[in-house]
Amino acid sequence: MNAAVQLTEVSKVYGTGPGSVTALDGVTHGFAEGTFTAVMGPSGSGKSTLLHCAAGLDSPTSGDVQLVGRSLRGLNETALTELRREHVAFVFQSFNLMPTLTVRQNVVLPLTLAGKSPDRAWVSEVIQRVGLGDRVRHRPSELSGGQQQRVAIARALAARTAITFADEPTGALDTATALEVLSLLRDQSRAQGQTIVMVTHDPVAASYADRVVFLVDGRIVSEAARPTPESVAAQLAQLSSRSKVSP
Ligand SMILES: Nc1ncnc2c1ncn2[C@@H]1O[C@H](COP(=O)(O)OP(=O)(O)OP(=O)(O)O)[C@@H](O)[C@H]1O
Repeated sequence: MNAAVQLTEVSKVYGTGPGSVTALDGVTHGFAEGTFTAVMGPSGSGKSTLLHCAAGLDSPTSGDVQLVGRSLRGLNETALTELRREHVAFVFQSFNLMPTLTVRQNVVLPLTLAGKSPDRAWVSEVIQRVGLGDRVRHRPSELSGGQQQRVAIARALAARTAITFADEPTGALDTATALEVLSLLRDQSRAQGQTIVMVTHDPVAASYADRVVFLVDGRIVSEAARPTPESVAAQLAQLSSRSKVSP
């Protein structure tokens, strides 16, 4: 199976000299096309840094990242933006919604920016499925944090890009909505062949993924296929005791 996202010997060091922090330490990993992977690990283990480097939002100090077979090394900001617009969707903790646009306008914005015409029926369906069918004309300031997160998720699903990167996508949601959103992400990968890379602290969220990769101190230390909440929680407890960062 081809990798939709391939990291090769990726390191990221913040700062220089004695106070520098090695957030990623020689990570080599391929996220295969059509798979849903959860990235887990203790606080400070490098999960968000991995996601940002994998998505081309941050550049590694060394090593290479390939998205849909294209190396990001040497791409200028314009080329990177175009590559991301075409192939990548994001669901991040800070929802990055446009405050002046309605729910529906926010959901279709990436498509419009990429010069594509939205599939209206599909857009309506994803807005319904995230539970915002009665909020389409609202603006982000008129929504709760959880509802704003659902707009961000609908936006990622509507775009039907090859890859979605999600950082704690269910962190702000109540349990029922979180499970609905996780099911949507899983369906998206199974039915649409989308590659999903999701950072989460939650073993239940991770159990919706096909695989879990565990980071400790900037390195991938283990992987698990067909995770269950119990197996993930047990593995995390074991890893936390190995981390330099976590108490
Ligand atoms: N911009 C930055 N400048 C300096 N150090 C940073 C920066 N961003 C992250 N770090 C450091 O890099 C390491 C990894 O951070 P990262 O945010 O990737 O961890 P994480 O696993 O996502 O943590 P959490 O679970 O707490 O969100 C941490 O030690 C963090 O303090």
